[in-house]
Amino acid sequence: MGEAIQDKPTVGFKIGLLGLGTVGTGTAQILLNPVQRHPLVAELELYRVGVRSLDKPRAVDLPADRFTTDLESIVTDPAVDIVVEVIGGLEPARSLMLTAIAHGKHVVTANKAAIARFGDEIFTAATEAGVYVLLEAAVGGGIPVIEPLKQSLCANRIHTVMGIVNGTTNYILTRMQTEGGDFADILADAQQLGYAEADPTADVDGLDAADKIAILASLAFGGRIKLPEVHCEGIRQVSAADIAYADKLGFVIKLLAVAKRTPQIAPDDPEHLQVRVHPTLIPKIHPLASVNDVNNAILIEGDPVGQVMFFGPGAGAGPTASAVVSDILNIAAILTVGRGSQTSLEGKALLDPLLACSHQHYCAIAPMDELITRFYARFSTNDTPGVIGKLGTCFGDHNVSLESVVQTDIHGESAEIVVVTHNVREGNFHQALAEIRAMPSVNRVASVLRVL
Ligand SMILES: NC(=O)C1=CN([C@@H]2O[C@H](COP(=O)(O)OP(=O)(O)OC[C@H]3O[C@@H](n4cnc5c(N)ncnc54)[C@H](O)[C@@H]3O)[C@@H](O)[C@H]2O)C=CC1
Ligand SMILES: N[C@@H](CC=O)C(=O)O
Repeated sequence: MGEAIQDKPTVGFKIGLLGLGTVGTGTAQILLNPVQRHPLVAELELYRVGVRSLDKPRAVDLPADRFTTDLESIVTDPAVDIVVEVIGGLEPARSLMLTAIAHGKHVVTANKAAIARFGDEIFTAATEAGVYVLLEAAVGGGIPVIEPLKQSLCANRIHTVMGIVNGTTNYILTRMQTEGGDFADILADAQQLGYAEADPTADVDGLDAADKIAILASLAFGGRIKLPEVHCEGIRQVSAADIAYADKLGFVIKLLAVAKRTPQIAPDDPEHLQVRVHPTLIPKIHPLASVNDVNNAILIEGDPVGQVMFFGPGAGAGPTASAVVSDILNIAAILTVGRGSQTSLEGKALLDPLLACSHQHYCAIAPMDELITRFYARFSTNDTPGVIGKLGTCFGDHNVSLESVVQTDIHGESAEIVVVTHNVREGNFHQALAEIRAMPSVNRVASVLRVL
């Protein structure tokens, strides 16, 4: 039996919040209204708030002297315990986080772009300084997935992390599927709802999802990921016609992010990962197919746990702030019980190894040509006898076997042919496609998408 716990004096943690946009405002609203939340929320003081303009009307009620446009003064303020970075972008976010760390402050961030690019530098600095950098909000908005990967699932050998990790594109694709609306109008709605990045090309072109899957892969597979090695395609090329064909064939189209160990043929084969983002035809019966609107879902497969899926709102002020504040509370909890002040024999602050990140090596990423996957392709061809046969022969010559071939939409002399392949080697499929493009009877390869 341990000693009886005495009445605990109020601890109180001072929060320096950088940015009061969508996520910053959601975070402030939780911190300023602790009723019926965990009692530790009441011990968090929103001490300083860094903003661009002092004149802008704000949705949070705080004394004017809490605001400053000098963000450097927050990250160097000796009174601040935890810096929350929600300004987004690469700079000055990176420098502000590094300065906060150098001044012994713990950092909570939602900034996947900065972490995916500068995680190495930021986590090395944090380990050296003995502080935590937590990022639950960076992936999946309100869905707890970072902490489960670090903690609850850490006994597993993870094989696959796969999911829908961008709320904006899922919102766009869902509305294109259900109401056939215009891409630009739907994107404007996603921006209005606070889902999209400051520059929404990061969402639409898959870059935001690539940042997120790189972060998830590094946690799942225990090594850093070089972002330029993540294969990334966005949703611009997904047309209403593809959505309609996919529907007829029993699929929905989603922007899928995948990180997977490639099978080792021999036990001493070097281990490679596939890390990729692309629009994908998902069978309607697959659990990810019914993840709609701004929701995200991440399916993790590990040994021995099997499959677990995390589902919930992937963007927006409230859900993202929920994740931000959970990180703040994790740090506050550690500091409350004094675990933040324990040191090693060399005098270095000891960090909880299940919460801190300390990967040293980079994972090897397999080339896309070696991927084994199914494909969907749509061809615009002349409606002449033998076209389907020529396509079939060309695919066969390259070891690409076809699961289905459908000829539809015959307009005068032209027709559309849609094929779905069996599992094939991606390199073989592209070789066949190059030959098909050169065929006189083929006007255009209208689209090529992978199939789960
Ligand atoms: N909006 C969402 O649903 C989610 C956003 N995130 C991430 O959270 C971060 C913040 O995103 P949002 O709140 O949506 O962006 P936002 O654009 O709504 O807010 C950012 C705020 O920071 C301010 N800011 C930017 N640079 C500044 C500077 N140098 N000095 C003072 N203020 C500055 C801007 O004026 C703005 O008010 C980003 O890293 C984003 O990727 C993560 C998950 C979900
Ligand atoms: N823009 C992002 C916001 C959350 O990370 C998204 O749409 O998912």
